[in-house]
Amino acid sequence: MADMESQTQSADSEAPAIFMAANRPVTLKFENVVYKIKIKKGGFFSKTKKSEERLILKGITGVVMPGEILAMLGPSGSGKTTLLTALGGRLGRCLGGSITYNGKPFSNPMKRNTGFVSQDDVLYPHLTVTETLVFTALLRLPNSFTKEEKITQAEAVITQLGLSRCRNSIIGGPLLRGVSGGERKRVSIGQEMLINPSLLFLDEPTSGLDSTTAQRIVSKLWELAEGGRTVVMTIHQPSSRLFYMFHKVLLLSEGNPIYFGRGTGAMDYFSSIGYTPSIAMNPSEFLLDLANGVSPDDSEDRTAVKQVLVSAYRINLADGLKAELQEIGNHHQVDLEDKQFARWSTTWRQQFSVLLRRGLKERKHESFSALKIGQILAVAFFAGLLWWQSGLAHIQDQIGLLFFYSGFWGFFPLFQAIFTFPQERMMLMKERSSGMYKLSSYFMARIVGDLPMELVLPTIFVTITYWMGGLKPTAENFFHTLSVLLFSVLASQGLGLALGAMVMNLKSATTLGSVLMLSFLLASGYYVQNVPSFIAWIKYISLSHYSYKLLLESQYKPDDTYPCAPNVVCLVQNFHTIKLIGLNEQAISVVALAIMLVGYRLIAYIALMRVGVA
Ligand SMILES: Nc1ncnc2c1ncn2[C@@H]1O[C@H](COP(=O)(O)OP(=O)(O)OP(=O)(O)O)[C@@H](O)[C@H]1O
Repeated sequence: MADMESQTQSADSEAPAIFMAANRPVTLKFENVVYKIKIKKGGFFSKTKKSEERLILKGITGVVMPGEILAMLGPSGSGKTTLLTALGGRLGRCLGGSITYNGKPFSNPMKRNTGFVSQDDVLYPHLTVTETLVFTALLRLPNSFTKEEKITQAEAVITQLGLSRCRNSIIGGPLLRGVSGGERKRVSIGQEMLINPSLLFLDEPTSGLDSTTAQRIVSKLWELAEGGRTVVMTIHQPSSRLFYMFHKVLLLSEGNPIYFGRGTGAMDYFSSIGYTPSIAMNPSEFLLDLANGVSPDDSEDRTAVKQVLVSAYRINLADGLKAELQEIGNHHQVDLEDKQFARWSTTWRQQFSVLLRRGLKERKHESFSALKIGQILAVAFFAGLLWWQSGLAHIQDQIGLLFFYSGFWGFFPLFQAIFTFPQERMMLMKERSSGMYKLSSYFMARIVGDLPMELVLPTIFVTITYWMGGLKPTAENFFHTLSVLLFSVLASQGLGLALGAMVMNLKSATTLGSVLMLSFLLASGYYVQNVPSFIAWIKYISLSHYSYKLLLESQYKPDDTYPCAPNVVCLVQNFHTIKLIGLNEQAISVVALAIMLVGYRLIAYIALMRVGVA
C-alpha cells in the first residue's frame, strides 16, 4: 500500500478529468411500477395467522433522459427508497410494471454501467479515503486500464470531489473517529464515479449534511448529468436553491405519484388545480405538505386532499406522460452493446489478490490485536500452571488437558468465525449487486486472509501448555498433537463460517453455535462411556469426538505403561477413560474432520450465494 500511496501522490498533478462525458447515455423509462409485500397478520397467540398484501408502489410512471436529474420527493415511508431500489435493478420479487434501460430490461452490462449510492455509507472503517477508492478502482475498472491508470482514476475522483485534505484519514465508524459525514458520503459517491457510470442512483445523498455541503454535492451531480449521465436521487427536503437544480421531480404520497414533471413547473401545476401557497415558501416544503395532505390553509381533511391530488394526477398528468413515453420509445433505442462488456471487469486472480490485500489491511488491527493475543496467552499460562508438569504419574489429569484442548479449540475458532459473514453482509450485498467480483474470489480471499491468525493462536497456546503441562516431551509427539489440533481448529472454524452465513444474524448464530458445540462436547466420549444407543449416533457428527480421539492417539500408544495405582503398573489400554483406537479408526477420524473442514465451508459458500445478487 505504501507504493500505492506514493503513486497516488505523484498522480496529483496529472489527474485526468473523470467527469468527462458518459460512455453510453441511458434513457430510463418506468411504466406503471407496482410493488407489493406480504405482511403476516395475527400475533404470537392469535389462532388465525393470515398474511396480507400491502401495496408500497401504486403504479408509478416516468422517464429520465441522459443529462437529466430526477429527484424523488415525498414524506417518510412514501416509497422513495423502494422505487429507487427497483429502478436500480435491485428489487426482484413482487415487482410489477415495466422498467427499461434504452428499451431493454436490466442486464449485466447495464449493472456495470450503473452506480448506486445507498442511504447508509457502507465502507470499511479502518481503510483511508485513498485506500478505499484505490481498492475500488482496482476491482471495478476493467483491464483495459493498467494498474497505474486505475490508481490515477482514483486520484482524479479524490481531487474532483474535494477529498484531498482527508485523503490519508481513515473512514471511521460509529465507535471510531474518522472523516466527517459529508466526506464519507463523497467517498461513497466517488466509489460509483470511478466507473464513469451512465446511470447513477443516489438514496438521500444530502441527508444529515449542512446546506452548503449539500449544495456542493448536488452541484457535482449536476455536472455529472451535464456530461450526458442519467441521475436519479431521493431527497427529503431540499433547499429552494437545490430544488431548482433538478430537471425533473417525482412527488410521492403513500406510494401514489402526485406529480411528475419539470421542477420549475411544479408550483404552477399545483396552482392550476387550486393549491397555491398563501405565503412565499420553499417549493419542496410546499410539495411535502401537499403529499402529507396538508392544504395551504390546512382547512381540508388530509385524506381527502391526498385523494384529490391522486385523481388530479391521473386526470392531468398520467395520459400525457404515457404519450411521452410512447414517443420516446419510438426514437430512443440506443443500445448498450452487450459484447463490449465482459461479465467481470477483472480476472479471478486479480480479484482474489486485491480482496486479500484489502481484507488484511482492514482487519490488521483485529487479527493481531493485543487483546486477542493477550487472551490466549493468559489462558495458556493459567492452564500451564494448573497442569504444571503433570507427567504420566497423573495420567487422568493429562487426559483432562487433552480434553480441554479439544473443547477450548472447538469453541474459540467457532465463535471467531461466526462473526465473519454477518459483519460483512452489507458490504457483500453492495459490492456483489454492482457486479464487482465473483463470490468465489471473495470467499477464498476471506478464508486465506484469516488463516495465519487462526493457526498462529493455537500454535502459541499448545507450545506453552504442552511443555508446561508435562505432556510427552518428544518433538514427534508435540508436532503430532499440534497438527491434530490445527486440523480440528480449521474444521470448527468452518462450522462457525457456515452458521454465520446461514443465519446471517449474530444472536441466533451464536446461540445455535453454543448448543451445537456443547452437544458435540457431551458426545465426545469423555463424560459418558456407554452412551445409550438411541443417542449414540450423535458422536459420529461430533467434531470434538474425532479431535479428542486423535489427540489421545497423539500421546498414548496401546502398549504404553503407566502407574495405575500405588505400586501397580498398568497398560494404558486398560485405563478406563482411554479408549484408544486402531489405525482404521484413526483414518476414519481424519477423513471425518477433513469432510467437516471442506463441507462446512461449502455450506457457507452456498448460503452466501443468496446475498447481494440483483
Ligand atoms: N421489505 C419490507 N417489509 C416491510 N415493509 C416494507 C418493506 N419494504 C418497504 N416497506 C415499507 O414500505 C414503505 C416505503 O418504504 P421506503 O423505504 O421506500 O420509504 P421512503 O419514502 O424511502 O422513506 P424514508 O424517507 O423514511 O427513507 C414504508 O412504510 C416501509 O415500511
